[in-house]
Amino acid sequence: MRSRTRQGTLKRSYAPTWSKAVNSQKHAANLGTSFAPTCRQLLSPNSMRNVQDAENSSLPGGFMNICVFCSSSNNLDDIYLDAAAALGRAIARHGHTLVFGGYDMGLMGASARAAVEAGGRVIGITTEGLSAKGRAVVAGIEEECTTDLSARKKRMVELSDAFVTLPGGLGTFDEFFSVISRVKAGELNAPSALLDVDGFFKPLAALLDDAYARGLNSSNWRAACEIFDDAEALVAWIENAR
Ligand SMILES: C/C(=C\CNc1ncnc2c1ncn2[C@@H]1O[C@H](COP(=O)(O)O)[C@@H](O)[C@H]1O)CO
Repeated sequence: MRSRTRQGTLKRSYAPTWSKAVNSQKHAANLGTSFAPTCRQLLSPNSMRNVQDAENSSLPGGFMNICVFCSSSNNLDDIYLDAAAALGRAIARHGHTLVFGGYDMGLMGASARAAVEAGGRVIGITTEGLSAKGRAVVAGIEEECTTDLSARKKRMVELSDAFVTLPGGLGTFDEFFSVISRVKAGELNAPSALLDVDGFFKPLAALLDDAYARGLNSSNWRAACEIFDDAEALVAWIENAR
């Protein structure tokens, strides 16, 4: 389990976590070498305060890095934005760190801004390409920039103890399937959940159930993923799933 008292610099704060089935020594070695920020690392006054707090904190361990995958679209109904904000607030209120894709877009921005506003720690993993296109990063977060989407996804998974997927598009599905397929393969041992909004995930759940019923999926995907429609209940489940 990650402990806030063990956090030093931003890079050192990414200690191996309770949930990793991967070789933890290799993981730690990688953290010290291959994953340094590659373009820029923005530490806003707010994020520097958070790092300082983490260094000086006497809080007991038990806090997690919870990764949120969700839509980057800016053309969304409030029902999705409200659910994303509720998740960000719940993560922050429970004392956990929200890890996400960094940019102030769509549900990504809504969840991260809500977590920051609730006083939570937020780590955003951005990419050189998207930043070069002028995508705005959420204010008040700790940013780590990676080379591309693939490196970003890898880094988000390395940093995180648990995974939550909100409604989204191709990028979100890619991230969701990457995590649950690694859980299925035994490469990753981490709680993973869908936060359903307005029945968005029903067709996906039906498709995956059908794939299992037909024998196309060798194991039941539901063993690797829970579905919730309430952010508080979801965060409480993650805390009890460890
Ligand atoms: C052109 C647009 C966005 C550029 N692409 C992305 N921007 C931010 N985050 C992205 C992008 N592509 C993948 N991601 C990650 O996947 C999720 C969002 O993807 P989706 O396709 O919007 O579902 C998110 O979790 C990111 O980590 C303007 O739309």
